[in-house]
Amino acid sequence: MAASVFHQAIGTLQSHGHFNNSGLHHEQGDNYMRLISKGFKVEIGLSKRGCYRSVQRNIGVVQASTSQTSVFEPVLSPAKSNASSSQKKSNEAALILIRHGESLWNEKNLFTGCVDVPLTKKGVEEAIEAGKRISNIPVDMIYTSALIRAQMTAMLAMTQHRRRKVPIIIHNESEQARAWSQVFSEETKKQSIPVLAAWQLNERMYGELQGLNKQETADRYGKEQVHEWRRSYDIPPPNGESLEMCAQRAVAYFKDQIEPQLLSGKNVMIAAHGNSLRSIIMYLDKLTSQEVISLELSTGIPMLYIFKEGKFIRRGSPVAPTEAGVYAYTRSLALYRQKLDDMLH
Ligand SMILES: O=C(O)[C@H](O)COP(=O)(O)O
Repeated sequence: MAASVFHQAIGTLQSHGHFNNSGLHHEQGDNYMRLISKGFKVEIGLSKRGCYRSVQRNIGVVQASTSQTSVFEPVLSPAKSNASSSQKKSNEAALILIRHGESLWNEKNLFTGCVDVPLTKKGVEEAIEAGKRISNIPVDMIYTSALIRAQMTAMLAMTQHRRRKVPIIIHNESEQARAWSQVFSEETKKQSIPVLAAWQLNERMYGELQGLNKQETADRYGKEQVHEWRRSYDIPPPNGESLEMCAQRAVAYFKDQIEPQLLSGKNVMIAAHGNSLRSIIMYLDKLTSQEVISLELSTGIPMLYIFKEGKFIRRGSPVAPTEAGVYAYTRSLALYRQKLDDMLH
């Protein structure tokens, strides 16, 4: 597999006229092949995470997928590329969204909303699997809701991250909490990731449906009525929040607190809920109140966005470690992955 992919990548690079065979040599390890020519390195890894490849030259990085090379980054002189890449760095950031893993009330098919229930064993496994999928994507800050199922998901996912930084929940609910949770080592702080829990990211409040069985509720009020309560934009459940009302707090928090972090180049992960995330995705993808009705989020499946020059570009769900796929989503992410590989090998 690696050989064919390897030659395919080379062929594609040659077709871009960005490659010459002079001084070409290659190294082969147990599960990787590396092709090196002047200023160029193509590596195919067959790690246990599946087949990955990174192609790097001192003036650009090729992004490739098992089917074809997708794009060759602008070719700049190293000096400029440093400046532009650092400038690009501040314009580009990764945003990961994860709906919590299955909760005990999801398992019982009960409306949960703002009731604070933990994950099931399956939900724990989903959170860990999600962590494997994002294990090569940089995370500088984590935001969760104030509910334990989202916080458990974030912490469990980060146990799989290859950078091994320590997520630390920030306690600033009182002056004493802030004072008693201080870290007095700059080096230790550098090895940690602040986690901010915000009630504004809580699941939509399901009002008088909370605790009711979804099927029984549909039997009682009718399937259409329950679908309307669950998925419409502006129709609230009895004494609960509509998606629009949920968006007023969740999207406002995202814009006020999270977007400035992305703008400064910080990579962010948000672990939240089916509906609070639907309201945020509606904003990111500019969905209409009609389009959002069909938006469904599975538990524990991470979604990646790239924030670049003030725009959000949806990049799908990072491949699972068992799937043969290529990691490189953008130049920065490919280089980050490369650094992790170099650091950990
Ligand atoms: O709050 C709940 O019950 C779930 O988290 C989401 O429920 P829904 O998919 O019915 O909106």
